[in-house]
Amino acid sequence: MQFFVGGNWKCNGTKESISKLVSDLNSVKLESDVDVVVAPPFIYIDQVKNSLTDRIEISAQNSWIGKGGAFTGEISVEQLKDIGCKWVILGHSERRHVIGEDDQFIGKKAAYTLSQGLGVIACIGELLKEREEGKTFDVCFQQMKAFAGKLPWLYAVPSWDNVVIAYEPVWAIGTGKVATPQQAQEVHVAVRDWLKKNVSAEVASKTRIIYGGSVNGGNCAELAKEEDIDGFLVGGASLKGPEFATIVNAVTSKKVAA
Ligand SMILES: O=C[C@H](O)COP(=O)(O)O
Repeated sequence: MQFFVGGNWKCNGTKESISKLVSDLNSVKLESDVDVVVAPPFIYIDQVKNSLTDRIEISAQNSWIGKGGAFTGEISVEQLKDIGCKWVILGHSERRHVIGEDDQFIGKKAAYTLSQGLGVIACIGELLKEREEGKTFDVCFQQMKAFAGKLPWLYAVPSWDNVVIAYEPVWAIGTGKVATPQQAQEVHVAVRDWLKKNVSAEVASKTRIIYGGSVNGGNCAELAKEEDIDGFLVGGASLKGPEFATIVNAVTSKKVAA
């Protein structure tokens, strides 16, 4: 399956810094067999869409749960499509644990986004406390169920073609404390197995499961070698064009390991 790397710029940047980042991204060399996506803050999406190479697709960092209307401060999926977005990141730990979005709300957003033809980067991952209590798999499976379980129509294979699962252990996000390749691989295998048992063997074998949490230019190659790590969702290191390119190009380590 094709390697997938997303850069989540989170709530960072100014018109000027984003212009520099776009110019850097336009000049780096990216391996051809990788899907590359960046997620700027909403207000800069248009600027990025108009200046970034078409080689890189645009994602939003969030979307409203349904059709737009009287929802102050929200951005609808229809508006994201209108402005050229192809993806939406949903269920990110910062939205779960800082903003307070719950499984049900996130699951409904995913269903609506997919129904409108956009792809979903569906984030899951456990807190440090949950890992220490041995609940990592339970937490991830519960979050997977919310993305998939209540919505029988989502079991259709075409919908799953537009889903990338991002495993992001919360304790590794923005902390500099990356999961070991073995820790990440273990969870990716478990999530793939969950898909096999709860959706289908076909979906399990073709759905990208990417890792996020302190990925950088120095650790990406080792992580990429793991069989079930199909790419990355990158925060801090995606704000530096050349380092982000190194992470995208970690696909070459995967090819060597295969
Ligand atoms: O969406 C990206 C993740 O939250 C990872 O962020 P990070 O690479 O800064 O740890």
